[in-house]
Amino acid sequence: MRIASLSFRYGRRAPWILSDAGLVLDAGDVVEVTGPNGTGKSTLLRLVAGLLRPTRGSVEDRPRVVGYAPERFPADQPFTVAAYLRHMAAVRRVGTESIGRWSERLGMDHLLGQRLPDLSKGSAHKVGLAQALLAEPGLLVLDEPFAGLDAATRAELPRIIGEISARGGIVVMSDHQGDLRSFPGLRRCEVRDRALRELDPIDPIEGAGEPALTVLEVAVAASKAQDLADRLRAEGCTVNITARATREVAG
Ligand SMILES: Nc1ncnc2c1ncn2[C@@H]1O[C@H](COP(=O)(O)OP(=O)(O)OP(=O)(O)O)[C@@H](O)[C@H]1O
Repeated sequence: MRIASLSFRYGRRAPWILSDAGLVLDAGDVVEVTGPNGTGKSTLLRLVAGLLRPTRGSVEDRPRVVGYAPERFPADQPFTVAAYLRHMAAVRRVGTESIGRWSERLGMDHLLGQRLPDLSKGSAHKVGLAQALLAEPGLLVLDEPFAGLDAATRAELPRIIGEISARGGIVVMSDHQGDLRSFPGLRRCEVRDRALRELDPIDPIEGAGEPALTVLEVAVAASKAQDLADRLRAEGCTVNITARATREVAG
């Protein structure tokens, strides 16, 4: 997918938000969009998702199936969560079984019977994520996906993003809190002064944000190692997995 000479403003007399932005995204890329408040991150994400039309330039070769989760899910709709997701599944032409799969992974089974306007902010946010994931997107665009999520879902989301990337999907997201900083191969771009600039990849240790580091040695059943490693990586830790033949653990 290619963002080519893209410029955007919200109206004829409105200020330019982006000017001549360019970026090439390959299959499997996971891209974090950063930048100061109000510089145009959400605008760029909506342009990438195809929800806004560029004033000039284009977004080329966008994958056919796009999932987009906004920063604030519009919950003022007169449906239950289940009815809303069934509707979205029908629009996307996917079976309703995907609703059960995603509601379980996002820890929101208990929300299915609730009305959208009655949801808490964090719960509404999960519904926004679920609808974006329903149709196995080739391009997943997430605006501050970690905001307001509980710990279990925060740990699950990098795994979901990793799976989409592993099957060749592109993920573009803003992530103010830096939850994905230790994601392997993460690309980072900054929106500032109307320009889109690619940043150097972050050092995972620097990304953890701690000047002093402590190395823990943890022994865990082999069957649980990957799951624990994923959760620790989601917390910003650097994790090395070493197999031991013996069950003896010194100390
Ligand atoms: N629908 C709109 N109509 C007119 N101007 C808008 C619209 N949406 C956003 N803007 C303006 O465009 C600029 C960029 O907004 P945008 O929400 O893309 O920034 P952002 O970097 O995502 O902000 P934040 O970090 O606060 O989430 C801001 O000046 C904003 O006021």
